[in-house]
Amino acid sequence: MTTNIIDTKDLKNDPVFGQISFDGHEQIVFCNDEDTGLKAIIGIHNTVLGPALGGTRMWSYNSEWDALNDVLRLSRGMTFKSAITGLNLGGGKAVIIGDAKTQKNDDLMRRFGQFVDSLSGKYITAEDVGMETRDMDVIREVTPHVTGISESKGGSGNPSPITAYGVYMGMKAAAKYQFGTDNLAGKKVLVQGVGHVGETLVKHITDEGGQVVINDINLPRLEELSKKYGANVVLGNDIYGLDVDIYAPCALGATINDATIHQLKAKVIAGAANNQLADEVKHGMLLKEKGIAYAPDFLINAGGIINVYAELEGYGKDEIIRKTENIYNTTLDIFALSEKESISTHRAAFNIAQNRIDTRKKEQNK
Ligand SMILES: NC(=O)c1ccc[n+]([C@@H]2O[C@H](COP(=O)([O-])OP(=O)(O)OC[C@H]3O[C@@H](n4cnc5c(N)ncnc54)[C@H](O)[C@@H]3O)[C@@H](O)[C@H]2O)c1
Repeated sequence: MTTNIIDTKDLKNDPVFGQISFDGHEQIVFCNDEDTGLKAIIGIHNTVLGPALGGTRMWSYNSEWDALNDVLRLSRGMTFKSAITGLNLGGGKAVIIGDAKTQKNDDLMRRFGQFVDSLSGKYITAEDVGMETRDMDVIREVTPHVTGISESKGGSGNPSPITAYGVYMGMKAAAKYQFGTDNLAGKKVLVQGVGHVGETLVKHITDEGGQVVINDINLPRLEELSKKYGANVVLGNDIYGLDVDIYAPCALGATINDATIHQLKAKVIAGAANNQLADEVKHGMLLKEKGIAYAPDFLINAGGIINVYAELEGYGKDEIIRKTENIYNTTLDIFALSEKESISTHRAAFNIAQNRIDTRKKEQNK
């Protein structure tokens, strides 16, 4: 195959180390296999606290730039998620470029698993968007460095119900801070994205007597869940100005941005999506100034990583639940710190996580 000669002036400057989201990554691995068509990127952000653990996402990215940027943002997020949760794990993530519905097959998964294996445990993979427990089982055939495998094969299974439980804990803590009670009965909650995590979250809220409004691009799913949980449905993208008490982003990242932030009527934001703030510094502070209690995403969606960490540490369901329930207390601590230091809740959570990493690094360098 011949390749056109690329004029480097047509490329963005410093495409890897110069990316804003690069932010100190230790290692980035580009995986290419012509036989299976695999194109993947593994991002290892930080391994000070332990091996970099984070899921693999399979997605039809518009460009390789988008894929690179996504893996960098996600793997960095994993570093802070594990650090704030008190786990001895670093941050990593992988993306496979392609359509999970039409391009995923077992050979592709095995080849990807071989790339993971070549890192000798520095990166440990798990499930993310576009992947399923079954895919982890296939990867397990070629590498031990995978979590989230089937319960029948000794794994912890689907992490989504635990993730949803952690988000629910974070939401209750944020409600306690904002409304003076953590009881969600009578509260109006907009859940954007009712997939694996969103559905279980809807169940927790409706079981407690909350009124849920659901939004998704999957119309049959909306119809099914509105019947199942008696939830109201809102269609389309124009949802940010809805008159609700709580907004739970459970679909995509960056939904809190310049275009949406001034429309928000919700007084609490607590959801599962990663990287909800398009600009962590600017939008984190704007939410604080607007009096919106934002429960940091990387703190309250840590249930999934707590669940897969059990596979490495060998603890059971009771300990998984205990650690996940602790998200409630940590969220309250974050609100207190944000108030005391006049910083955003995102910054407060980030600072605690960074301190833990810095302290461990100092110990290692002694
Ligand atoms: N599954 C986990 O354990 C876990 C852990 C941590 C974080 N997260 C994050 O939580 C989010 C949800 O995860 P999931 O496992 O439920 O994913 P999922 O793919 O099962 O569900 C996502 C849902 O969002 C919907 N959606 C996509 N684009 C949308 C849009 N523009 N507007 C409204 N709805 C849209 C999809 O149709 C789907 O129903 C993701 O951002 C994921 O990264 C998940």
